[in-house]
Amino acid sequence: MKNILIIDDEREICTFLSHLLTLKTYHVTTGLNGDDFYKHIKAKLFDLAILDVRLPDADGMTLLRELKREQPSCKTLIMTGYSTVKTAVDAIKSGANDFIEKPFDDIDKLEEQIDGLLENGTNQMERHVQSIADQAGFFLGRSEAMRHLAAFAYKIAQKQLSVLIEGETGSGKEVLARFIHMASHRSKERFIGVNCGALSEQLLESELFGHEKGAFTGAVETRRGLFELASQGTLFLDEIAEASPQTQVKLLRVLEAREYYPVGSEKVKRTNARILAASHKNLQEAVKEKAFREDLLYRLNVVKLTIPPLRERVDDLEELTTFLVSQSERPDMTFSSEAVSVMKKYHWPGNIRELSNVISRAIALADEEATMIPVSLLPHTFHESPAEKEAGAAVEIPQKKESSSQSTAEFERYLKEWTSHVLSLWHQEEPPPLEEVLDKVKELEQVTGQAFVEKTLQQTYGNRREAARQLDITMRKIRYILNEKGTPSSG
Ligand SMILES: Nc1ncnc2c1ncn2[C@@H]1O[C@H](COP(=O)(O)OP(=O)(O)OP(=O)(O)O)[C@@H](O)[C@H]1O
Repeated sequence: MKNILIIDDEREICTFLSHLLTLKTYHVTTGLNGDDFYKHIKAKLFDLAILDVRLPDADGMTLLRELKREQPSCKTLIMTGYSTVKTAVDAIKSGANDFIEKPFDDIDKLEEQIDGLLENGTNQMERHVQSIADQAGFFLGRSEAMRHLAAFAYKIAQKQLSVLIEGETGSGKEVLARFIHMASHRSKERFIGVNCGALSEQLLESELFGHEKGAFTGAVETRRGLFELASQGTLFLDEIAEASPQTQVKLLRVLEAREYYPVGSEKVKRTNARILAASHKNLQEAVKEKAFREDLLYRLNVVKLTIPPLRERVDDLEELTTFLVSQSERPDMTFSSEAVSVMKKYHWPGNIRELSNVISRAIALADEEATMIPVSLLPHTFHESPAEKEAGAAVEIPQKKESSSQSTAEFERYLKEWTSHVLSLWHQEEPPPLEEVLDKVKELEQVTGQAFVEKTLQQTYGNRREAARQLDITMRKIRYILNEKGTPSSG
């Protein structure tokens, strides 16, 4: 018979749970405080402990640690009220198996949860995590940090909580968000991602909240927003730090009250979409810099997942490389051990996206018959001494064989054509309309801007922030130059 320990200072909860679980033939012991807890765990081995996070003489986290030490195989279910959800989430991070919110409004679910914990071994959960990760194309690796992160994300996926994902650029924030969606009860519904940094303020608001016909120039018909389209599913807000102050206010309202107004409408709408947000910026820092609302961070921060950068999990690099190669056009290729050892020493500022680019490049450069990728096919920055790197030697462009020379050739061709066109106007006997000439000059400005932005983006592995820094312009200006709307002056 399975032994269950229940610790809660509310006597009625103990009585209720004791009655419910005894009927299911479990053997139940109850206690009202920390003293009772210590007394019971010294006296008997338990299969499951159901602990309140807040007790008059002890806190749940301390009890959890003590239990893990004294009885490592005992499962733990944390009980929490609305105001202590964050503590319960922290408890899961520290190894509790699950949590349940009080008051219990779904007794069947509670029974299911308890039966599940008692029946399923940890291995079963690990297998489930792995199978969802496989479906999501999410490579977990062996590193303790990633395994722990995935197990935590899996447990949290089942709850109706918003999640904030932090991690460097290219570290897999979107892949993790998809994993959470697929591990949740919403997996059959839609997963919709939107990059808050890639759209102008007006466009982002109308994407998210929808708009009424005539709300602004170009709003020729009423349009549903993503909060409506993802209402039963998951909405992934990437680069949330880029949302304007006005959009942040609207997002806060959605998180607090699940309500919003479409642009130009006075009719409030409700959404049930689960919100997952991501940022490569540390939002705590952004709050200090007054660039992000503290109350919004507070709402998002209930569950925070931080993906470690690739350089901190080099032990996984070889296996991850094999995984990414297996998904490429040449799944039979392998990297030589010398190449792998050079890759392990590299610092991977662009993380897994950069690794994926390096792999594509090496495969494109390799001979058709070759199956082994030698170290010489790695970008030259990989072979530099630390001193050379420090001196800021040029970064190799991790693209397919011809792409950088191709774009240079295209740009040169354009400049020649442009010059010959303008010179032909110059040599005309009749002066041409000046507007025509000036339009050509504007076109030159636009094409040149795009060429420089695209070249820099290749060099930064698609990292727009870094490209903006190198070019000394704003991210918004990059979007403008790339014709992604927005105005060049607005930040
Ligand atoms: N754990 C992983 N397993 C497999 N592929 C991954 C993993 N993490 C990242 N990738 C791959 O790396 C690339 C970048 O991943 P993703 O877009 O999720 O990163 P990100 O952190 O959201 O990037 P950004 O900061 O630019 O938004 C994608 O091609 C993705 O498939």
